[in-house]
Amino acid sequence: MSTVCLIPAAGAGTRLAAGRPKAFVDLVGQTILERAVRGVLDADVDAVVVAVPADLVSEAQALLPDCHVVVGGAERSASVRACITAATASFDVDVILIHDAARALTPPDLFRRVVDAVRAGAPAVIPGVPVTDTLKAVEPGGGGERVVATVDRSVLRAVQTPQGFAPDALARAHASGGHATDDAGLAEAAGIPVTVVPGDLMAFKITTEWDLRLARMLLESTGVR
Ligand SMILES: Nc1ccn([C@@H]2O[C@H](COP(=O)(O)OP(=O)(O)OP(=O)(O)O)[C@@H](O)[C@H]2O)c(=O)n1
Ligand SMILES: C[C@](O)(CO)[C@H](O)COP(=O)(O)O
Repeated sequence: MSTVCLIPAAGAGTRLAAGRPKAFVDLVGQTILERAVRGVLDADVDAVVVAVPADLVSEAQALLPDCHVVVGGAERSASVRACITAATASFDVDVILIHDAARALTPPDLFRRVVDAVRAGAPAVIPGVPVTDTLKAVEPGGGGERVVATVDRSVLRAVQTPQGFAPDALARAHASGGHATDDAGLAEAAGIPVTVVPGDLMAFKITTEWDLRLARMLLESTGVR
């Protein structure tokens, strides 16, 4: 039995606005996607399936000779389903990880923490970090927005990837063909219990130009090649 990691990397990167799909943007001499895959392989994952935009399949295959590359979909959940189809046809797996290419600096320990929790019996496992800002619920008003309430942040977690699943739980989660911002959202909707393990600040998602600058500075400050 083995651990397979599915990497949705078919997004446009609209909020980054870097002139090409986000996973193919340079991050200190390698693409964001190559750095993400490198992190996955450093974590002793047995196989990697990557979903990319249709016109970038050849480029991805050339960059990632050790990965299985498939065409992604219009939504993140559709890209994940394309990876699931390829993975279940090709590999005998007991843990499936799903990891955003955009979380390119995720440390190997976080992958191991998620895999260990799935192997210990949790059907769905996600990393989460505490929220550090004070949070307000708002509504339109006063020519802008007005505060309705201060939210109790002690019960909130900012959720990351990799998210880990027992294969049957992931199949049930995606059986609806629905869409959610993460795979745990589909699992919750299917009535599957979701366990949270401690996340890692280095697993932040490169979403905006600010995040890309931060990722570049972090890599350059550690002398990583
Ligand atoms: N149709 C899509 C949309 C997103 N993703 C992937 O899902 C991950 C998380 O998505 P996000 O960071 O929001 O990326 P984008 O959708 O590219 O960003 P944006 O919303 O700014 O366009 C990324 O690795 C992205 O490539 C994907 O595989 N297929
Ligand atoms: C999957 C995810 O990265 C977990 O934090 C996140 O939900 C992606 O959301 P986005 O709306 O595509 O940024």
